[in-house]
Amino acid sequence: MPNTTGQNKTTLRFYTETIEVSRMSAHAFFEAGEDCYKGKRFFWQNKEKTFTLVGLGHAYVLANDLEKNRYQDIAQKWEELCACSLIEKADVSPILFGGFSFDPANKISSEWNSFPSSFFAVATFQLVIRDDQAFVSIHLITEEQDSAAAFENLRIERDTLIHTAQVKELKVHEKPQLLQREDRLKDEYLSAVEAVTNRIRNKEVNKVVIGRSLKLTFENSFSSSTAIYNASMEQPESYLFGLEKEDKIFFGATPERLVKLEKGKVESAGLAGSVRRGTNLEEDKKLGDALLADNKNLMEHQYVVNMIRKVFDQYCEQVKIPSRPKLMKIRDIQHLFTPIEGKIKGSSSLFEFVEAMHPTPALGGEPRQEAIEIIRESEQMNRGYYAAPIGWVNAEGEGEFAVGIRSALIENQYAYLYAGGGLVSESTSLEEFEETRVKFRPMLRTLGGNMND
Ligand SMILES: C=C(O[C@@H]1C=C(C(=O)O)C=C[C@H]1O)C(=O)O
Ligand SMILES: [Mg+2]
Repeated sequence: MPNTTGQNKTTLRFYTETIEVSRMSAHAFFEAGEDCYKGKRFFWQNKEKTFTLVGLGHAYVLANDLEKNRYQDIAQKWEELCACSLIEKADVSPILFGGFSFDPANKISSEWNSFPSSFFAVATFQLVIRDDQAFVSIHLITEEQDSAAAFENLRIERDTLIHTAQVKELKVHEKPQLLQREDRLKDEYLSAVEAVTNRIRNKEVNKVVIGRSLKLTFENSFSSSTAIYNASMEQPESYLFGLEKEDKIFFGATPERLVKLEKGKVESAGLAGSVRRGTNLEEDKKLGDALLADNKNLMEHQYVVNMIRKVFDQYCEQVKIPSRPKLMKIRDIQHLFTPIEGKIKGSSSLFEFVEAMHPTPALGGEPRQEAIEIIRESEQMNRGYYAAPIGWVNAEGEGEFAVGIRSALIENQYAYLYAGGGLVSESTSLEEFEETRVKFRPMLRTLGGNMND
C-alpha cells in the first residue's frame, strides 16, 4: 500500500506517494498529459526559475462561487483535506493550485462563465522541480476502503507519463494564423478612462485601474503546452502560469508577485508605474530615468506601496520597505518596483494574506471598495481571473500567489487578452491606451497576433 493513508469524518482517504526522478522538462511532462488529462492540467514556474510545478488530472477539486468568505472556504477545505492524509515526512507535500476571480460580484456573462469565483485542484500526478531535484507524486483521494488496485494502476500511469516526458521530443506547434482582431469596447474604454480620471480629479477616489480586452480569432485551435512554452521563451524573467478548465486555459507570464510565504517570511511587491523599453540602450535608460522621476507614475506606485505597508504592519514584524522604487525591466516594459518583506507575526495563513492584499491598488484602486465598484460599472466587462490571485499552497501552508496579468484566456481558436493601467489625477486616455498596447505585447507575441495595430 502507499505509505500515507488517513481518514476523517467524511471517510475520505488521501493516499500519496512521491518518488524522485531524473530531471525532465516540465513542458514535456505537461504535454505528456495531453491525451488523458487535457482540461485538467496546471503549470507554474516562479520568476527565479527555482520552483516549477505541473499538475496532470484532478485528484480533488476545491471550488466555490461565493462572494464573501471565499478565501476562508478554500483555506478550511484544504486544511480538512490535508487532515485526511498522514504524510510521513515526504520530500514534497501535496500542493493545491488554482486561483480566484478578480471580482466575484461581477455577474456579466462572458468567456469566463465556466470559471467559479474560486477554483483549485490537487493533481493526480504532481511534478515538482525544486532547485536541481525533480519529484513526481501520485495523489488519490477517495472514499473507497480498498484502493490498492486503483493505486497500482496510477503507478503504471505515472511511470508512462515520466517515460514519455523524458524521451519524447517536445512538440512545439506552429502558431496558428490570425484571422481577426477585435479591440473590444474600445470607445467605452476610452470614455471610461476620461470619466474615471475626472472622478479622481474631483477627489471621489485616489486611484482606479481600468482595463480593456482584445478578442483574437485564429485559423486553428491552440495547444496549451505550446502556448505556455512560447510564453516562457518570450518572457523568461516572469512567473509562468497556466490553469486549464475543460476546453479553456488561462495562462500568462506575469512579473507581479502578490504574496509569498515560506518559513515565516512573507514577501510581496509594489509594482505600478510603467513606460515602454527604448529601442536602444540610451533611449531605454532615458525612459527609465524619466519614469523614476515622473510624478504621475510615482503616485500610481505610492498608493500600492502604502496599502501593502498597511497589511504588513498588521500581520508582520521586521517589515522592510525601501524608501524609493527601483526599475523592473522586462522585455516589453519597465515598471517602478518596490520589494516588500516581513516576518509573520501570529498564525495568519497564506489565504488570509491573499484576502487582505487582493486587489492591491496596482489592479484595483484606492480606496479599494470604491475602486472595485467603479471598475464594475465603468469597464462593462468581466475580468474573470485576469488581474486576480493565481498560485499554490502546500500542506504546510506555504506557497506563493502572483497576479494574473499579461495573460490570456484561450478557448479553441479564440484568445481573449486583457490589459489595464492605473489612473490618477494626471492620467490621459491617449497615454493609458498606449500603455495597454505595450502590456498586450507579451501575449500577442506569444500567440502570434499582429503587433502593429
Ligand atoms: C493592470 C496591469 O498592470 C498593472 C498596472 C501597472 C501600471 O498601471 O503602471 C503596472 C503594473 C501592474 O501592476 C496589466 O498589465 O494589465
Ligand atoms: Mg500605469
